[in-house]
Amino acid sequence: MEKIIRIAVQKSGRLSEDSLKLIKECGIKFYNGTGKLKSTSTNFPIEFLFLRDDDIPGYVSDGVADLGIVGENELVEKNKEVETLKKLGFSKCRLSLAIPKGEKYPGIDYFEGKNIATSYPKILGDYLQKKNIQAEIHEISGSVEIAPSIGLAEGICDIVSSGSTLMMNGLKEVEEIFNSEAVLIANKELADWKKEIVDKLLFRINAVQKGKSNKYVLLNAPNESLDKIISLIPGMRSPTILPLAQKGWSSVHSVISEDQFWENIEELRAAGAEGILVVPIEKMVI
Ligand SMILES: Nc1ncnc2c1ncn2[C@@H]1O[C@H](COP(=O)(O)OP(=O)(O)OP(=O)(O)O)[C@@H](O)[C@H]1O
Ligand SMILES: O=P(O)(O)OC[C@H]1O[C@H](OP(=O)(O)OP(=O)(O)O)[C@H](O)[C@@H]1O
Ligand SMILES: [Mg+2]
Repeated sequence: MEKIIRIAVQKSGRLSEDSLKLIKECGIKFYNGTGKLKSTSTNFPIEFLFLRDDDIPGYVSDGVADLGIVGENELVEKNKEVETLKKLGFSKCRLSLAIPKGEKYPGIDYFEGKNIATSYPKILGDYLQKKNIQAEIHEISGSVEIAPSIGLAEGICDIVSSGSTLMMNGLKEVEEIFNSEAVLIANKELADWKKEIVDKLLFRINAVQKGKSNKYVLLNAPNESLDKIISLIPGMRSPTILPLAQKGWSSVHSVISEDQFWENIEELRAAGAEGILVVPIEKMVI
């Protein structure tokens, strides 16, 4: 039998595009035609299962899939035994309590004895218990924001990102109860040969993520400023220094995290750096 691992990804929705993009950035090729729910990579030992996100934690904990990409909100809600290998940095959102925007909100006690509609009864139930609030949780599977306007509930607990769905439905966010992003999860009892393949995949994901958070910087500087500039952009081991055709000047090449670049830009300019170019990095292996 050919040795391949299986990864469950969302078929279509808020996770699917970025999940597939990450896999492609890892150099893994596969066919992803509409309607095909299973696909094997042509250049990496992995098979894809395209599923509803609700089912991904269960498939991974049962071992039907070895890996999965899912939102932390869905993972915690489903409460399945899996290992979280990596936060992936996309599909960032929060779970919040919201009420009609005309209502006064004195604090969490507002919800005492109230009806709250949600697709996340476990996360909400745990939160209310922690806050000592007795409320009725009304579970619905979607379009949660409609609940107050049709008299189904007095408040809701649902996913918020930009807040525009709440606004368009006459609601206001009053409590943030959970922060979420996409995570890579794994079955807890993977065979050693599967772990080896997973490690190869993780190596590639790390290289892609590191590349994204760093930039390649090129600049020109007078030679007398080189010590100062090197201390500001020290790079991976040390920057590359190349002489310019103009005497007394050098070109400095280095790698720096994007955040640090913006923090150091004024000091770089003050030290005499000019002609600064910042170039994206596709992959980075340290
Ligand atoms: N507006 C948003 N912005 C960012 N991330 C989001 C947003 N909405 C949802 N997410 C994240 O993406 C996940 C999938 O959201 P989506 O709306 O596609 O789920 P779904 O409708 O339940 O999909 P499925 O049909 O697979 O069950 C959510 O569980 C959450 O982690
Ligand atoms: O704060 P916002 O940026 O408006 O995002 C929040 C909305 O996004 C998600 O729904 P989605 O649009 O994915 O549709 P769905 O309910 O069909 O999953 C979520 O269920 C919220 O309704
Ligand atoms: Mg779902």
